[in-house]
Amino acid sequence: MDLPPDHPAIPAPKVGVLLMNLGTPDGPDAKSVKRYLGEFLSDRRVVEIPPIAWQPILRGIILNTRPRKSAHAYQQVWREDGSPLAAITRAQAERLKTAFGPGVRVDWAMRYGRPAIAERLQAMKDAGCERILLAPLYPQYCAATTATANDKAFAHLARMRWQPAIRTLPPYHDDARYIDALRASVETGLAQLDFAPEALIASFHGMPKRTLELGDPYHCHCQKTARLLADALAPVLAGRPLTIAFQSRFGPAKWLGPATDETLVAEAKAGTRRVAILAPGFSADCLETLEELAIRGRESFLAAGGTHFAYLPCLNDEDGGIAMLRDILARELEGWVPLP
Ligand SMILES: C=CC1=C(C)c2cc3[nH]c(cc4nc(cc5[nH]c(cc1n2)c(C)c5CCC(=O)O)C(CCC(=O)O)=C4C)c(C)c3C=C
Ligand SMILES: [Fe+2]
Ligand SMILES: [Fe+2]
Repeated sequence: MDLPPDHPAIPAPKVGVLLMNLGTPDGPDAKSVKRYLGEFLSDRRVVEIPPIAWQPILRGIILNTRPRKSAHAYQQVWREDGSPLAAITRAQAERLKTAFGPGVRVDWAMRYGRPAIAERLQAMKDAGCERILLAPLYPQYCAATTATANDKAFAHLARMRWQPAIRTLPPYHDDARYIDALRASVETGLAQLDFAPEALIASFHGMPKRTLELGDPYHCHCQKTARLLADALAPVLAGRPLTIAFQSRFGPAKWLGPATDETLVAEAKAGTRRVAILAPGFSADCLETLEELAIRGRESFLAAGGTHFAYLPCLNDEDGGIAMLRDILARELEGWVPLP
């Protein structure tokens, strides 16, 4: 039966995959960083202090001091195509565009800043996606990352009369494909070094310790990733440990430990001269890896007596990382798209 002439056009039904990452400022300048930090640090999933106590500290102190310092850090890692986190996430979406067949649209969005989750989700719906897989690109579940990205998507869905069907990508911290992609990437990275590290450190983003006590599985997921990766790397480690550490401490509360910066200094002081460090929890290199680890981590280690330091990059948009993402996303799309 033909549609009446005044009926809106009906696009062919499609499936969408929305890659979501944390977000980043629009530029490496204090004004852009201030806008970004204002949104990020006002998220109650990130800072769980009641707003009546937190907002005056944030607006009165932090947003008047930190943006200039952070902008300086961003300037050291900014690329011609923008923020590393945004450029790499964009490249991941680009490389996955044709991975699931012609009926599947792949896009990317950021929890804070641009492109916004609401905007890209709406674009998917407008393009005819009736089923959407939300994919927060955090291997280890954390309420401050995974849950808030999904919350943001659901907040937009709450405004839709005709919602698409939704799935969310579960954490993949112990998925054999993720562990194997990390193993291969570490082996390649180590083979390219002109020195043999005596110690290998896996640095994860930190969280307030209280979140572990309140039941967030993040710490456990990090520990499991590190244990599985150490097992997979056993022939390379040859008896040396894979040391776990937590970086990027923020504020005066107690955070998960040991702290990465303190671990690097302690290693050097204990006589370790050659170290390699990786950041398995980040799906894309960003300020926290390129500036905090590869620049400041190196400085701390060498200043404390180390002689050789290597930062091993994230999986990013390299072949191994993309193949892993394609496989774990394809599994979540089962029943929605024909099997490859
Ligand atoms: C209370 C503060 C913070 C919590 C909790 C937190 C958790 C958390 N963050 C990531 C991943 C990233 N964080 C990044 C930057 C960043 N993180 C915080 C603070 C908290 N993070 C700040 C203030 C900043 C901004 C930069 C700075 O001023 O230091 C980034 C990089 C963004 C970029 O533009 O490159 C990522 C990625 C995880 C995974 C996590 C909890 C598990
Ligand atoms: Fe962070
Ligand atoms: Fe940091």
